[in-house]
Amino acid sequence: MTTSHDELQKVFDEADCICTEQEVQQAIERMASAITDQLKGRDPLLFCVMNGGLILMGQLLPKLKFPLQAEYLHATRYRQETTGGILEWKLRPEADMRGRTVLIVDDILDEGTTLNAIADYCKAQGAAEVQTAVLVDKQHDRKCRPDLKADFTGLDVEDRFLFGYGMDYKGYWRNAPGIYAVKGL
Ligand SMILES: O=P(O)(O)OC[C@H]1O[C@H](OP(=O)(O)OP(=O)(O)O)[C@H](O)[C@@H]1O
Ligand code: HPA
Repeated sequence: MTTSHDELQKVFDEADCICTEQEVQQAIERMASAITDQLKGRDPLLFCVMNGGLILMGQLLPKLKFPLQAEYLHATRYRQETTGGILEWKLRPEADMRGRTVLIVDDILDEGTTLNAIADYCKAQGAAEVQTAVLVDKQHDRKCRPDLKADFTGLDVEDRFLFGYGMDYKGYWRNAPGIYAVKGL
């Protein structure tokens, strides 16, 4: 079912702003600095997880002032829904990752199924080391592994359905300039 323009505008107008644009920008600066400290000199191969990772990746890259390679992959399990299903690979990475330090970049660590599966895939492809970077880590006890954390996290966020900075609500509002929680979700 499609959602009308007016309904989508209402979703934005009624949403709660969880993190302002300024807070997100500061978080991305901190992430860039931590990633630089850890990965500078290690010739890393970065993978943007499409679609959600697009904005974080785009904003991080110019702040990482050392040699690296950037590619993308596409895996999805929420589609237009607010609960996750089976992970579907839409595009597996083609780059040769044997012996490389790989950094997976995504918008959100929610239950962690997506990042876990991508990290396992990269290890199976021969990556020497796989690290992960997410803009937000949703705080709840439903992680697919109880201790699951990204190596680089921008912000811890509450357990609500979020949109903005790459995260979508029914395919919309990835462009929202901050992190927002849908009213009632
Ligand atoms: O930790 P998890 O519970 O696995 O959820 C996180 C994943 O869900 C979202 O992707 P989605 O499947 O919505 O695809 P999209 O990036 O195209 O929106 C998000 O971008 C992460 O990749
Ligand atoms: O809260 C969320 N919002 C958008 N996409 C998501 N994918 C997992 N969790 C979320």
